[in-house]
Amino acid sequence: MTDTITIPRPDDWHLHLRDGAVMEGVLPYTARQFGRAIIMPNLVPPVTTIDAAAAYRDRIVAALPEGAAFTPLMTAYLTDDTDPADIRAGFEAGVFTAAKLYPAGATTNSASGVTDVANVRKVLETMAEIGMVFCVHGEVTHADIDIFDREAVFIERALAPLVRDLPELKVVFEHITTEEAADFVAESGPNVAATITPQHLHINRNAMLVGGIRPHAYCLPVAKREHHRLSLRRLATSGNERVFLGTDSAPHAREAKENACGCAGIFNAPYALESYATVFDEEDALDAFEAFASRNGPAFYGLPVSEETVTLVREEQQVPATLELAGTHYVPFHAGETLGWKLAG
Ligand SMILES: NC(=O)N[C@@H](CC(=O)O)C(=O)O
Ligand SMILES: [Zn+2]
Ligand SMILES: [Zn+2]
Repeated sequence: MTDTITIPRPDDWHLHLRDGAVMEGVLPYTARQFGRAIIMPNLVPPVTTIDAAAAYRDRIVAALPEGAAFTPLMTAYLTDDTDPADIRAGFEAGVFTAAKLYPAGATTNSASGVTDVANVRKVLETMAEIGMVFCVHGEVTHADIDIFDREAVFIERALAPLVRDLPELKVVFEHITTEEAADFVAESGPNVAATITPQHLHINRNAMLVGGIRPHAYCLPVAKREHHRLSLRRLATSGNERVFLGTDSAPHAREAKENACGCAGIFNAPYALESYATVFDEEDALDAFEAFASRNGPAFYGLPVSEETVTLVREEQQVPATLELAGTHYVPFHAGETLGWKLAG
């Protein structure tokens, strides 16, 4: 039985750090495990310009714990008015690593998002031309579409046509949650990749709704039926080089989650690597973990694999019920549970 895993320092290809005191509170959890992270731009106001992204990056670097070797990879928040020239300039200046599409109204701080993918067609053509990665929250937002169907409908109505029209565009289908998305990615060409969160590998929708309503299991896209979860686990552990680690760690204060209208998001950064290692261990696929966590993401983004390493040991640890930060409490994923893996050092 494998009791230690030593891999190149992984990266988190989908991370919400927020800003100010919350960012200072959550950043150390990520910097302890990951060398780089794609920093999502859905702040208030959203990070839509080169200057805003550069300033945000500088705030993150300034907040890093002493001696932490962590590189934030910044993204542009696309809107209906995004100018292709700005995206090109930001990418060529090395400020934007990618651009993120939030369908307007789809999730946290997405009100300024894109109302129709057609509105950013010129931006996407520019991104395809310069080789800039397009990250997408893949859900439709029409009121008549059931929330459990929004990702599958997005593939049909928006993503599949886009990939057909712009096969040279490098697309990361973020936080996939369905068998349809897993199949779409598996059947797509070399320019379509996906991130998968730890929660969507661990829970199905029962975790949110059976025996009481559990707001800390609620995120978007919402957790689906069991067969979807199993298809994600199969894809994550399959060795497919276009699937990689993206936690979608999305911190919201306990009072914002335990609420009549609770925020969407699961704060999984504190125990992310241990959470993923548990899944690969359960699937008897620890040999596939290094590619998923440390190699596939850099390869897709055209970045080097880390020269540093991290080690996980098979050792139990208790996950606390809450973590105090920014003057209040945040509930981590796996709160109150015992995990069977521990990050050494
Ligand atoms: N995933 C979530 O449920 N929420 C994310 C936004 C997102 O990734 O959709 C957040 O920023 O809170
Ligand atoms: Zn999202
Ligand atoms: Zn996200």
